[in-house]
Amino acid sequence: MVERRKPIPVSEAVSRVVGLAKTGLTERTHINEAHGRTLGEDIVAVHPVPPFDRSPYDGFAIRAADSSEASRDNPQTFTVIETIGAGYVASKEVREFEAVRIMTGAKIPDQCDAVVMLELVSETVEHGVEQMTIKRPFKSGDNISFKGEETSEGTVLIRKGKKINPGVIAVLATFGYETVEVVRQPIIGVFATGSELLDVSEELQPGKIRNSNAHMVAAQVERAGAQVKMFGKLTDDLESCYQAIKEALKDIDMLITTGGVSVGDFDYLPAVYEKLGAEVLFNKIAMRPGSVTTVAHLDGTFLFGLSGNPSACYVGFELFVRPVVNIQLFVDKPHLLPVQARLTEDFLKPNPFTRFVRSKLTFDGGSLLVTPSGFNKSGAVTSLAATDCMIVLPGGTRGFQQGDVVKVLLLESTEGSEWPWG
Ligand SMILES: Nc1nc2c(c(=O)[nH]1)N[C@H]1C(S)=C(S)[C@@H](COP(=O)(O)OP(=O)(O)OC[C@H]3O[C@@H](n4cnc5c(N)ncnc54)[C@H](O)[C@@H]3O)O[C@H]1N2
Ligand code: MOO
Ligand SMILES: [Mg+2]
Repeated sequence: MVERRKPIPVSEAVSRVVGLAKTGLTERTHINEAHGRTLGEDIVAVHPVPPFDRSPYDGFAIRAADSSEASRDNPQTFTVIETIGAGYVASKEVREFEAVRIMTGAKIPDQCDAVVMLELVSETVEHGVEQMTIKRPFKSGDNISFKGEETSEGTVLIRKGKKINPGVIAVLATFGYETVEVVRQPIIGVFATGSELLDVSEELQPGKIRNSNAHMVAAQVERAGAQVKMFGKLTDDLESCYQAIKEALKDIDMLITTGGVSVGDFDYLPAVYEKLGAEVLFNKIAMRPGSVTTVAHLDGTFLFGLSGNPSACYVGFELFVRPVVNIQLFVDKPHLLPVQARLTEDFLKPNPFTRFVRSKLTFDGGSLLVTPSGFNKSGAVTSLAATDCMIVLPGGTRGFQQGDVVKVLLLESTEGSEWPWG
């Protein structure tokens, strides 16, 4: 008699998993290796930005008070005493009606408090002395980028758990972080199970298919910010699956298998979990695809038993593995971000369980549109290529029509959510 499994709601399954998830350790990495990693420390401004008053223009630094009488009818002439480019500082004291020719980024001489753009002056040379003349007054502070105007010392700029993007790299460089604390990436082992599986390089043979899941999951692992350890494929044989998985658990932080979790004669993952003594958190979820997705836990290590069907495998990863990786990486919103979007076509299938429709998001002015990616069975693989989101259709609904507003979970957003399950 086949085992009868009792399906649990998606929200219950996700909460069982994230309830056991733990934050990770940190390590130092070079700034040039840090892009895409997750910050393992808060970044505090250790000095003001800019660090000194500087010129935002190529021009002349003056004492504003000296320009107070300047006008069209009463041009004011200044003696130019030196020129400084960015990276250099004035060497002379600037006295009444003197100016320093100054370039963008150079430090404002101590006695000066305004900058006149090159375009606003006329320049002359009198008896070998450089001069410049202006025809309007300048106020103290005109055209000066002030020390600390962007950020003052001590400001917490970026929090631990933030994914390091190019802008974060710029901040790190600004404050002298040649190395930075990042969260250690979990190492996720990946096995594909199935006697029908061929390597990508192999020719098709009767009854066989190429192993797409392992490569797809490896890419999902990378998209989630973790590291992959590929263990290859296993044939449907209990003893060899058990030995390989037991051995693999020594070298990894989490394990993903695909296939072999349902109730078939050659679905050996349930037996492997039993033999390992792992605690099975659930083995049936009220969702499509991926209803047989199984998650087990052994000595602090997750064993994600994703379905063999490619679309089910894909969905299982995004719902269960991704938040665990995010929690390990200190991401404060570890789940997928839900948004509302308008369906561009009918989706008439009834939904006995919560259904995740692999889909593509587009934009129409300010509104979001969503289109199912194509062939939508659990075994579908080709429609995954267009997928960047999943429509969530609640269980017990009959079908949806073009124009209906539906809930969509984003797969490629840098913003997540605290809990999208209502
Ligand atoms: N009597 C029942 N049969 C099935 C049930 C059920 O409840 N009762 N559930 C069905 C559902 S739903 C799914 S989903 C599948 C899940 O099966 P498994 O997770 O055990 O996966 P397999 O049986 O090993 O394979 C399913 C399918 O996927 C293909 N596959 C497997 N691995 C790969 C891979 N690495 N790359 C590409 N494709 C792969 C495999 O060839 C099968 O076609 O069970 C249903 N059956
Ligand atoms: O788990 Mo299956 O993918 O529900 O179709
Ligand atoms: Mg099976």
